[in-house]
Amino acid sequence: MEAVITVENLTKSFGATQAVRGVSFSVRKGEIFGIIGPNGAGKTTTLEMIEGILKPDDGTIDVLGLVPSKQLNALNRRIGVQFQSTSIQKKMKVKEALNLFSSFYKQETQVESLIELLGLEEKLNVVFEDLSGGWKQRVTLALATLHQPEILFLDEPSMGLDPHARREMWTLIRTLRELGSTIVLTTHYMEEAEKLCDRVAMIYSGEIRALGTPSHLLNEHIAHCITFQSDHLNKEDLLSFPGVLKIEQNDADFRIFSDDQQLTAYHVFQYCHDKSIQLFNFSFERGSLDDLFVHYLEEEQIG
Ligand SMILES: Nc1ncnc2c1ncn2[C@@H]1O[C@H](COP(=O)(O)OP(=O)(O)OP(=O)(O)O)[C@@H](O)[C@H]1O
Repeated sequence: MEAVITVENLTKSFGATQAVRGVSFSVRKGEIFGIIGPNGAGKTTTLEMIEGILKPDDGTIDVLGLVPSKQLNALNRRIGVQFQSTSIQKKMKVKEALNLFSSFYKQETQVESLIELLGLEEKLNVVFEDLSGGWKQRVTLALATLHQPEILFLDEPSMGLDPHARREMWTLIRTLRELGSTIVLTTHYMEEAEKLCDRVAMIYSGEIRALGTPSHLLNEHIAHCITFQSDHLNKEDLLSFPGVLKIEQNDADFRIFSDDQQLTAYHVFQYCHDKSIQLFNFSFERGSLDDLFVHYLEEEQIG
């Protein structure tokens, strides 16, 4: 499928801090592409280089055939960037913000259809500071989308939203994709990455550690586990079993991460049978992106 963003060997330092170190990936037309990683991993810096806000130290970026740092005006006509809600004047009414941002474009904007799509009609006369977090996000989403951008960049689009508002935000993002935009977003919510994104890049310390569809990441990397309860087992005994990568124990509850669930389970059963140890609630579980996220973080901390 056609790539709308291609980033190769992107590098950026701030003084002694190497924020982004040799990042390469591409984003395909029409996909929802997520960039995830812990605080300070380099997500925003990567996004800002692609948006043309920051200039890379090294590497190349192609966005819709343009070089962001050199063709910013042309780029801004074709991409949309969601601002943080703090960048909107507090006392400005929603309709005033929509009108102001619409006036930045020479062509007619899709303001009316966005008001309908995002349900903003009832909030048009409300000043920005009186909106809840969910409504603020809707307004900033509308402001970024007025000119029907081909690519929409969202930095933490559901940050601070309650689970219901977050799901509504996902629905809106999916709708914007259906209407023709490619979406690139950063998120701290692994559930968001798993449920919303077609593909995900996991960034740690400025480097991509994993890239693919959420299910690919879960199948290819660790993250499958067996779980059970037992009062007579301890973590140390189990760590040496074949396939075991990591064990989480909380009193009698065990989660054993394994790169071969069947083999590890076989050894757990054999061991418990030999020692007459009872197991309860045994199950095979599919790991989550949360588990993978923590796994990389721990790997990094171990060094
Ligand atoms: N303008 C700047 N000046 C100095 N250091 C910076 C600047 N911007 C980012 N950094 C540093 O670069 C690293 C990457 O920061 P970045 O904001 O890209 O991470 P992030 O993954 O977006 O983090 P978060 O999830 O916390 O927003 C961090 O160590 C950060 O402190």
